[in-house]
Amino acid sequence: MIPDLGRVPGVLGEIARRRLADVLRGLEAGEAPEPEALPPAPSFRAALEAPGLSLIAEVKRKSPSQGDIAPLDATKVAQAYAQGGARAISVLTEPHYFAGSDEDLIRVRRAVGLPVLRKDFTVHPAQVRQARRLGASAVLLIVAVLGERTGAYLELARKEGVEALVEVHDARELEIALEAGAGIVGINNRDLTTLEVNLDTAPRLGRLARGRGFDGVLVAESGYARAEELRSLKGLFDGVLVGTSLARSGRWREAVAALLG
Ligand SMILES: O=P(O)(O)OC[C@@H](O)[C@@H](O)c1c[nH]c2ccccc12
Repeated sequence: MIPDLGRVPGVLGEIARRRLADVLRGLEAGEAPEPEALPPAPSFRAALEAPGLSLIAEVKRKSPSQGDIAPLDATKVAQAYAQGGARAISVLTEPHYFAGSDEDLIRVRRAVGLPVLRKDFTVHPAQVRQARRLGASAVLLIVAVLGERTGAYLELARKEGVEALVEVHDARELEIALEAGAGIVGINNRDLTTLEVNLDTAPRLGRLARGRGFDGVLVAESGYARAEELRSLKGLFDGVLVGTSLARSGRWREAVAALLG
């Protein structure tokens, strides 16, 4: 079930291959994060289906495109995001390029009642099971990484009782996601192989998805900093995922409230 990562280009391929090496090393060492038992995770999908555009606010310290963003305390930031009106929290757990960790996810899960998305480069089935144990409501499945394995990972997530955000960046990837039966589709404005952002991508592919009869949940991702930029999403998208602009604001509650208008 491990995807062929040799064919994934650019920065994305580099990150995904390093992530696989991490996971394999962890499995060999028998590392299994076993946090105390948590109550069932709240539904990510339900949070997105609430009326209006739902904000997924991301805990993001660093990225390949921005370098250092902010040295965040995950607990404090997540609480502020929740107070500002975010309906879900995304926590990056990739350590090398994003300075995230599984501990961040555990802390956030304990600190807020909102559903938490484990934002990672899923390249091995073990990561889906880990996500559930860590208390995540949902995992990220990137079609540019998983290719035709996307359906198998969706199936695994379903079996494990974890929801999945299936991320696409072009029409071909969208086709794979729809074919695989994704119920929550994220359209990334950022090309993860070149890191270029184009805010026209989400509305364009969002319309294409609806035109194809997709009636699931649509999430627009990356590059948003101002309330006006969210206007073209209303009525078409259920949710928007925002990281950098919120993380770097330093006034997280106010930044979320301002973005939501
Ligand atoms: O920081 P931004 O531009 O607001 O973007 C957030 C989120 O969309 C971005 O972090 C992201 C989208 N897909 C990913 C896949 C892996 C890592 C990170 C991401």
